[in-house]
Amino acid sequence: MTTSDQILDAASTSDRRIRSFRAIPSPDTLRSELPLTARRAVAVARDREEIAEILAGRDNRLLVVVGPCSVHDPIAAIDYARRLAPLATEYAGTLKIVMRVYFEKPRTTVGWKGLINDPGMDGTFDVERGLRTARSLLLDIIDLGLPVGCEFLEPTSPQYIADAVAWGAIGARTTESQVHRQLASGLSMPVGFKNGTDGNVQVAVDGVNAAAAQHVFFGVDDFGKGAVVETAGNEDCHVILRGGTAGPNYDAESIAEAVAVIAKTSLPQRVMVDCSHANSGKDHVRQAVVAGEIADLLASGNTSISGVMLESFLEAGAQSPDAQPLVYGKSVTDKCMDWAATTVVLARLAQANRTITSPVA
Ligand SMILES: O=C[C@H](O)[C@H](O)COP(=O)(O)O
Ligand SMILES: C=C(OP(=O)(O)O)C(=O)O
Repeated sequence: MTTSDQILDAASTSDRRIRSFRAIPSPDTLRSELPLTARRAVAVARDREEIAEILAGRDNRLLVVVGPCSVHDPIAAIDYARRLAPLATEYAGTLKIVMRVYFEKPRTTVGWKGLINDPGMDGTFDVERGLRTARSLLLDIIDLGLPVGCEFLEPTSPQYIADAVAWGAIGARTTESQVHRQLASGLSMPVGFKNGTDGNVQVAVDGVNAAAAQHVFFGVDDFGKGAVVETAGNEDCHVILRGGTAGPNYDAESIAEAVAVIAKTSLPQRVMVDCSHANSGKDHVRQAVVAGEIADLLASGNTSISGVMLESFLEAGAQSPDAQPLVYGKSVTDKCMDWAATTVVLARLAQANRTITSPVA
């Protein structure tokens, strides 16, 4: 070893802040272990197609993405899905109900990052178990007849679960990220882009347009090997209004302003409204009020609203992920409406949209 080699070795510039690498199964391994199966694939493909038709305005039903802010307990999530599935069937003529099954949480600073990242919520970060639990839960929910919607946060996690997902989201904190726009350009389902946390709608419109384009970027293949990924572009993306630091943006005027921004592009002039987050001030009681106002807009003939998002679980409100014991069916991230409030809101949205008949129902 030369002196300069010794100096380099002692002061290696590589991985100075990496504490460890842990291997996980490849996407192909997990998908083989928990196969989608042809029957479920037919359901996912049909649901994606119906959602795309709604977003484009060719199907007059309202897309409703409803479910917990985050999944932390698969048993409670299935319990919720069992209650939601009959309502999805009952309202199928006016609402296309998708269960929100979010496994990856973007944080403002730090906090629990979701079931895939830390399924035990105990800092053990058993990502392999998280991926397996997440995939298995998605398959079980599809078997109940419900389409599922997920936010995609890690650039490679979709390869483990996306074949089972009918609708995807890019969150407010990542809507401006090139990595996430590239990711969406290769996803097989319609994807909603949230407006920025500051309320900026243009960044969501830019995200939708960027995702519609073809991209070439770094990734991993289905066998976990580094790869250059080339995508075809995703033409089924749309904007989600979630409010911002300056306040909500779900009122008729804000929706019209957002549509005016979209109108400068060739995208369908429609938006999904997130009744939670900055549109409700993260107040689950207020969320039902927001949904009611959206129902009124729909009933008055507003055609700019393609969908709504609702954060709902079995119990109202939220608890700390560190709570001992945890309350069953209660959110460990943002506050959710409880099941009773959710049924009222869904009935109201269905009633508001009833005058419109669906070609697909
Ligand atoms: O939807 C969930 C939260 O709003 C989002 O993950 C940010 O949460 P935080 O501000 O508590 O980190
Ligand atoms: C994190 C979420 O929302 P936003 O990106 O709008 O904050 C969410 O929907 O879970």
